Amino acid sequence: MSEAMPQAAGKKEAILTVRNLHKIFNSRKKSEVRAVDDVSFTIYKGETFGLVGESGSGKSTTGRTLIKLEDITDGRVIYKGEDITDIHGRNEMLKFRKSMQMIFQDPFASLNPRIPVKKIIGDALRVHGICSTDEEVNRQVYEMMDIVGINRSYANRYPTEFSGGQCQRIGIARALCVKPDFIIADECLSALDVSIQAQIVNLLIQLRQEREMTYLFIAHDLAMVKYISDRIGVMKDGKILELAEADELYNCPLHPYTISLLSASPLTDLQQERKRRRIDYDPSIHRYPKEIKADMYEIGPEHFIYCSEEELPMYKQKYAEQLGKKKEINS
Ligand SMILES: Nc1ncnc2c1ncn2[C@@H]1O[C@H](COP(=O)(O)OP(=O)(O)OP(=O)(O)O)[C@@H](O)[C@H]1O
Repeated sequence: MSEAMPQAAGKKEAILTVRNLHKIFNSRKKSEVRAVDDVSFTIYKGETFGLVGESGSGKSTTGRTLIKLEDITDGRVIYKGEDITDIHGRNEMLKFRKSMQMIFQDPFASLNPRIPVKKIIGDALRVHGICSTDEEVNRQVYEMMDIVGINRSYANRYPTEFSGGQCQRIGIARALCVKPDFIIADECLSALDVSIQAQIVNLLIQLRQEREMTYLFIAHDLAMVKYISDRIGVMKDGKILELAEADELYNCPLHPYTISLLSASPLTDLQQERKRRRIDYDPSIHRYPKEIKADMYEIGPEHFIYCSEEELPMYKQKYAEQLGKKKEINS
């Protein structure tokens, strides 16, 4: 990680700082998989940080290591000023999980089909000591069902009796009922129809505003990530290749991989942009031979790029040119 990263993090209040995170899986088929390979970033309080990238790029593993569903191979994770990398004890974990919750990709698989909705949400309230009496649990369960838009009369139904969108709402209710400060939403829209996706995104935005939460929003759908995110990190092969404010990343993508990813998204203005700039993506460009030193560098305020030392001046120049063009257009 370059020197520039911690300085940028100092401007606003950091809620989560990830430093040189590595996650290696050792599987029998392949010798080892570097699912997360030296990833560093900071998430500020109250923002939505989007993580995008193609399948297998390491987005979910990043999310799962942060919430401690996977062990970290190397690196540090600082959450609300505390180093949580090595916490394991039951009480410590409960306290942590109360503050950080996850919404999962598959709304059906993430809910136990043999437990009715009322108990799914109620159990979360009990485990985290939010309510002490059955009366209070019931009251809060119904309140949560109202918030996520599930009819109270469905409280005794089982997950199998709901649609995908409704199950995702139940998953959101389960995550939110413990009043977390931080939510990791891992591809929580991908199993849903487009119209339902929009409803769930609007619900998440509304809840973030009402409850002052912070989101790590993991997704394939670039249009949706742009809509919800303040800043976005683009992942490929376990690395974040570019990280910038959402508008800047979309209007002024600099890394060839980001450009290729954006041109594949359904955003027509980006397709036009790619055409205009006549950029052809070289898929090998983000890989460097071992002898070349590559790192995350800050090329502009809050705009980071993974590149070699040699390429850094080129990216800085490109950034300045883009910024100049933007100013010209705006003036
Ligand atoms: N438990 C595991 N054991 C071995 N390899 C794993 C495991 N979990 C993930 N991987 C591998 O780690 C890499 C990153 O996977 P990950 O699921 O984090 O990617 P992703 O970007 O979230 O993809 P998707 O969008 O398809 O979920 C992949 O090569 C994957 O096969």
